[in-house]
Amino acid sequence: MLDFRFHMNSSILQHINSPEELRKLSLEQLPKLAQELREFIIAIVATKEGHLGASLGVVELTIALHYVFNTPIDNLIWDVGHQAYGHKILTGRKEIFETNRQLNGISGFPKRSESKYDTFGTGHSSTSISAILGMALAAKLDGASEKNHIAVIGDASIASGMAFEALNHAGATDANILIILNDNAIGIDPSVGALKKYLTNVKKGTAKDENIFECLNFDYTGPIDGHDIELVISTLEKLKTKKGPKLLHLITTKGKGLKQAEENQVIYHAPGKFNKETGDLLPKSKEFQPAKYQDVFGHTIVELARHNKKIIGITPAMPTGSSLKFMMQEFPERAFDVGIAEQHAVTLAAGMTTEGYMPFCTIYSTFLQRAYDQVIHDVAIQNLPVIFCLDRAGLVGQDGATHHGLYDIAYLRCIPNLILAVPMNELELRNMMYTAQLGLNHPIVIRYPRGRGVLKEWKVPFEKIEIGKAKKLKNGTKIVVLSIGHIGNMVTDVLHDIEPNEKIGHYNMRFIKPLDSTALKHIFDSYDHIITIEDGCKIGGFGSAIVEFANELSYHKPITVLGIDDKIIEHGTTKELHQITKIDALSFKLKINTILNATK
Ligand SMILES: Cc1ncc(C[n+]2csc(CCOP(=O)(O)OP(=O)(O)O)c2C)c(N)n1
Ligand SMILES: CC(=O)[C@@H](O)[C@H](O)COP(=O)(O)O
Ligand SMILES: [Mg+2]
Repeated sequence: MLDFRFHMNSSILQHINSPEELRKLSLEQLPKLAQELREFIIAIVATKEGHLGASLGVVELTIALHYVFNTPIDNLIWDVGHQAYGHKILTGRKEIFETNRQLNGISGFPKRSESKYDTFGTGHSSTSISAILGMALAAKLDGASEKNHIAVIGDASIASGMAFEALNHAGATDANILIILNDNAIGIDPSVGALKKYLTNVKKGTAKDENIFECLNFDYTGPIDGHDIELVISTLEKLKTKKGPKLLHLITTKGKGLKQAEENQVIYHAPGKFNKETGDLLPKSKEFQPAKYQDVFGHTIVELARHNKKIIGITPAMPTGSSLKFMMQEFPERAFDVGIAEQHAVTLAAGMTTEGYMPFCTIYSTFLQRAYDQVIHDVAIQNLPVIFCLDRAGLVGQDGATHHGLYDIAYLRCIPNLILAVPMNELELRNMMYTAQLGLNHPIVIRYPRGRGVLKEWKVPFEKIEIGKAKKLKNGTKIVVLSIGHIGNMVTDVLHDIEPNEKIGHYNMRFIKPLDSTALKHIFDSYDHIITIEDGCKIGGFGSAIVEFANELSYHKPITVLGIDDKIIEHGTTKELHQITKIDALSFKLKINTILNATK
């Protein structure tokens, strides 16, 4: 257990505001600096939340990299970037680190606009080798052969297709790059797959054949203990003098230095608030809270799978986050964590449908972006009935710009054959899942947000939902609100409170594709002003679909489209971000009142 007291009198960290200052320290001072850096990260993440285990695991590596290399002249990229807290603290952001992931504060991931030391923005995994190779090849073209180029990538992230594409390219070049494989044998959940087995064998010295990285033409060093700071430094010094593609295999412990984080690496990946003295998680509120959509998904798929033997669950590396873990526990042979491999997950599901299975492929909205071609080429063109459960749709909060699920409606709506369903609450999610596994002739995407629903009871008997059928929630005379998904609950609450509200109708549209054209014709015939609201980008989104519908049928009524404007939305709580993007209750109420006054 760490001694959590800050050693203010003799603190080394308090004097380090840049790598130049770090490089003036003696080797002997570095272990103490490592301990202080850990304590600093723990103290802030305990109250401000964020990713913990990954940064604790690379404290020695972070110090060593900035000690040995001439950052930021030498380029350093952190894959995913969730492990870069130590890097941020040592590169001039110590004083503002408490703003990490907060509105208007620093980002939880490396960000080019934030610091010259953040040479490449990350958030999605497995991009670092391509990016560093790009930089190295560019430097070569510029004749800057003295520059070093380093990418740090985890054992789960290096197994992804994109990382392998880059290794394949890099190995055929003489680019001066150093890939540091930070092997802690876990992703968010335990790492999976044959490569994990291979890396385990390398560590035990029982790998059968040649070294895979050497076969790819990398100069391989390792495995070495990534917490032995002197060893890491001396190894980096040696590698610095070598040219061409190199790979250093480091063995580290995720959560290093905090007992609970080492012992419970999945929870302490991003533990929420905890006691910085003891490391214990803060007790959960005992007040009733609605279920998370993820848990509704996770428990419902198990319930359905008990009766329908054809149901399969697939997740690319997010069994805990998506709650597919429940199915993995009950039906391990029918639930697959395929690792960080979104493209593969989609096409794997497509393959299963050809043999009569019903794969539920659960993917975060932001990560499905990586498998766009597979959705079109392997699923939609062949009209294969994959059931996509699209998690974390909408604004996700503090992970920020790289993780918001804002584009899926726009990028999916244009694909033929695809049904696009958006439940307003837990019950609708459950019933959409039930309906999908009854057998559809098309692929379907069921889109839901990060976080909790609204209901007390949702484990009630299943009911089939008619595909493409909207639901009228409230009659009106002049203005109608067409909502899609969870945001419809906010609309219901606001309309309930507005006085007088007889003029305002409300429909929960439920399907973006196919649209309920019967309901829409009635709506356009009956109301003077149509308002659409969604938690996605306005361009190409649900509102656009309604505008297109009106245009095609030559309805000339005012349509107000509410959603996310054409700009990047950064990090903050989802509440704050809804306010900023004006899809929160107050902004919506103001909008309604303005339109009401104008239509008197
Ligand atoms: C394309 C993509 N898919 C999924 C994720 C979610 N994710 C973030 S970190 C992580 C695990 C990374 O594991 P590893 O590379 O071993 O790094 P570690 O956390 O162990 O340091 C995953 C799956 C992501 N960021 N990007
Ligand atoms: C770094 C990363 O991509 C994940 O750890 C992500 O932050 C998980 O998000 P959720 O907390 O929504 O599962
Ligand atoms: Mg790992």
